Amino acid sequence: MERATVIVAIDGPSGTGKSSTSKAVAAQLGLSYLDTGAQYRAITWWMVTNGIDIDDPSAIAAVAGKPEIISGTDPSAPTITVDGTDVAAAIRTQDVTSKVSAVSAVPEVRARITELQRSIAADAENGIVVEGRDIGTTVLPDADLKIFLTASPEARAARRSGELKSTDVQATREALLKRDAADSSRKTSPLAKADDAVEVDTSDLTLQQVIECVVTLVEEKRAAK
Ligand SMILES: Nc1ncnc2c1ncn2[C@@H]1O[C@H](COP(=O)(O)OP(=O)(O)OP(=O)(O)O)[C@@H](O)[C@H]1O
Ligand SMILES: Nc1ccn([C@H]2C[C@H](O)[C@@H](COP(=O)(O)O)O2)c(=O)n1
Repeated sequence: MERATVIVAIDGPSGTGKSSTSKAVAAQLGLSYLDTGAQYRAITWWMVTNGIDIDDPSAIAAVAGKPEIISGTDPSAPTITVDGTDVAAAIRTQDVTSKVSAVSAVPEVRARITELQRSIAADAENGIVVEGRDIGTTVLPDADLKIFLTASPEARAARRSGELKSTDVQATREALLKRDAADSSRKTSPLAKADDAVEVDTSDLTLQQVIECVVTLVEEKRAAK
């Protein structure tokens, strides 16, 4: 029997497990995978590399259409290039992380990246898991399933510190909360839970438990289509 195409939106604050969960769910169910944070990081990297003043939204807006960002959507090997350069490692630096909220708040940047995201989702033959901050509310409001992942700041800081091999969990916690506050308070499509999203608190769940929970929700939606 043909499986129904399914579009899944996974949103939530930093460190709640969006990327790890989305990749695993997509791989398990044979779906494409799109990391929209990587796209905002990529455009931020381009602005920094080209000497654009990050504190000047009009300077960012004027060049928002210039970089060509290409996302590979295989969940077992996602890729991201800017003007043909592989930036997968470069977009994860502390410098980019500290500037991405300012760049992604510029409406012209969001319009450009949102259009790209919609076109990638429309081209995904078997369906796609798209993760970010505004996927359920703005990018794909008609998604078949919307998930909003949460976790306590303590759990998120502990996870992120483990990943970065940092012992300063308090500093990591403050940096996470600062980025969440900026992403939640911007005017254009802020980080928010869609009214029809299923909220999953991952604080006391293992990654495997979160993956199983989301796979079950997707399977239920597919069966009902
Ligand atoms: N339920 C969980 N239990 C323990 N560790 C987890 C869990 N979910 C994710 N992690 C770990 O937490 C870290 C952050 O996860 P991940 O990158 O998936 O979060 P994220 O929400 O995509 O973050 P960001 O928005 O900042 O990119 C990773 O090291 C991941 O392995
Ligand atoms: N849909 C999205 C996805 C991401 N962003 C911005 C805000 C985040 O702080 C930043 C990096 O995302 P991450 O790699 O940590 O998931 O990108 C957004 O505004 N909208």
